[in-house]
Amino acid sequence: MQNIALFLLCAGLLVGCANKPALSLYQQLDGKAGIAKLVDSFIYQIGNDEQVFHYFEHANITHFRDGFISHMCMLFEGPCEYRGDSMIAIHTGMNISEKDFNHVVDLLVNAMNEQNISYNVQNKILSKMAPLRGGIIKI
Ligand code: HEM
Repeated sequence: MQNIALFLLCAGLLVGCANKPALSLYQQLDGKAGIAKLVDSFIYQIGNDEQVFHYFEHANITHFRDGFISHMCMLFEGPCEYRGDSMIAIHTGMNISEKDFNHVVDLLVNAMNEQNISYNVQNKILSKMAPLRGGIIKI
């Protein structure tokens, strides 16, 4: 009888674990606070970069920060609604080259390293952002 109870307990634990929902990328980043820290590092990287800083020279950084945080939060399945303009609308007229786009991705990687984000999570972030590339460069 005791053995059966033990078996049922173990089976229950196994099923419980198997059904545990995977953490969203938002949760793996410690939610909005973690995203805000990442975006602050990213802004610092851009602010100290000679190659791409000129794009941001006249941007309102507080507005950019808020927009980038809520966009990331939405993209990573967090409880946020991004209310800014579309990626195409924002980046049209900037004529961002492929080289500069790749450079900004490198700056984001620097920021992720600075925030000690694991390579596994970094890869997930980059794969969520990569599909947006077509609506950002050369427009
Ligand atoms: C996947 C890559 C990128 C994403 C997801 C992205 C997303 C965004 C978002 C969410 C905003 C702020 C929207 C708002 O105002 O609410 C923004 C603004 C901006 N982005 Fe990007 N961006 C990307 C790549 C780039 C690159 C490569 C550059 C330049 C080299 C760039 C230049 C800018 C600038 C200058 C602004 C500020 C515009 C302004 O307020 O005047 N972005 N971007």
